[in-house]
Amino acid sequence: MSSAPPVFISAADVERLLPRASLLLPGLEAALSNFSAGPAGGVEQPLRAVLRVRPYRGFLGVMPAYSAADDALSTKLVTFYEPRGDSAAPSHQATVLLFDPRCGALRAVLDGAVITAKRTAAVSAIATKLLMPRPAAVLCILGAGVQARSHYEAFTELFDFTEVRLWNRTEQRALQLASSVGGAVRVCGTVRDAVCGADVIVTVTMATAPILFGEWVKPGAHINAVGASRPDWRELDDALMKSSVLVVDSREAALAESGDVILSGAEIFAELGELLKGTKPAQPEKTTVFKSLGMAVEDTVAAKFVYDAWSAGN
Ligand SMILES: NC(=O)C1=CN([C@@H]2O[C@H](COP(=O)(O)OP(=O)(O)OC[C@H]3O[C@@H](n4cnc5c(N)ncnc54)[C@H](OP(=O)(O)O)[C@@H]3O)[C@@H](O)[C@H]2O)C=CC1
Ligand SMILES: O=C([O-])C1=[NH+]CCC1
Repeated sequence: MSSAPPVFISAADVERLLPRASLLLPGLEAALSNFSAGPAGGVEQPLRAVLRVRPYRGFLGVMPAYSAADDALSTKLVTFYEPRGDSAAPSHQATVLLFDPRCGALRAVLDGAVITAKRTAAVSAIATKLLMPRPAAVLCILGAGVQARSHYEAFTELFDFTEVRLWNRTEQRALQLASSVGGAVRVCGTVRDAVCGADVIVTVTMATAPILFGEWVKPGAHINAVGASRPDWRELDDALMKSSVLVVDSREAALAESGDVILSGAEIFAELGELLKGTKPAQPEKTTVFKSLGMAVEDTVAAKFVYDAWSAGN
């Protein structure tokens, strides 16, 4: 156990060492199952602390986790700020600190933006694999920011959609994303047009009021609801929340942080880890919502993956 100084792994290096979100799938599936197994699963993960930076409509989240199966210990520090026209800074910025769990020494400081983008898309893909209707032809993404891109990349790599649709509040940004991804994407002018008949829908916006309404959603569709991570923020309306089979990453977090869950009063059917373990059935024939809030152990798995790849090459 050396006392070497911690390494710094930049965003460019994280991107090089973790080129595809799909590389995280086995580690994340195991971590989600272990999380939902309770103490026997060996995941220690308190509810994240979220501090409000009130004058700037910002938040600082602190996300520690230890995974015994990975023998990995980390904490992510993530800031997220409501959109302000006068700021050029990304809405989400993050850093992951990876420790040696045997002695507590800091081993690495990793840029957390790429990790957050890729691990979130990978977890949505895990939910989609279990919950999407068969066959699933049409993918619809609502939003055109960082998560929209990472979800587009992961989903087009992992699934065989014949059509991809995109809607964004600012249409110009949807057009920019569509023209930069290299595949065929249809940009739609309204959410309603975008989601009509879609088999899989991804909501990745910073909306604070519902943008997706149940009456527009095809019965049997699967929705990955990734935004709205505050108890008073929404992306989905009550009708959609209440008429769907609701799967969450963490029950504790959903009941504390998700406006879509708390304000709709929708009943949580299962954690994603319970579907992975087979202790709850997936039910892909029903309309399903996966409410993702993001878990610290996902960052732990991703940071260890990147650090191990960095160590192997250095
Ligand atoms: N579950 C998880 O694990 C994680 C969830 N997230 C969440 O995912 C969401 C997207 O994050 P990210 O892509 O990094 O953010 P970006 O800032 O890159 O993109 C934000 C997107 O939201 C749109 N938007 C902003 N305000 C509204 C509104 N009021 N109504 C509709 N659309 C709006 C923006 O549209 P426009 O171009 O018009 O501004 C843009 O398309 C956020 O809610 C974030 O907190 C992020 C990380 C992890
Ligand atoms: O898991 C995460 O990093 C976040 N979830 C919502 C905002 C950031």
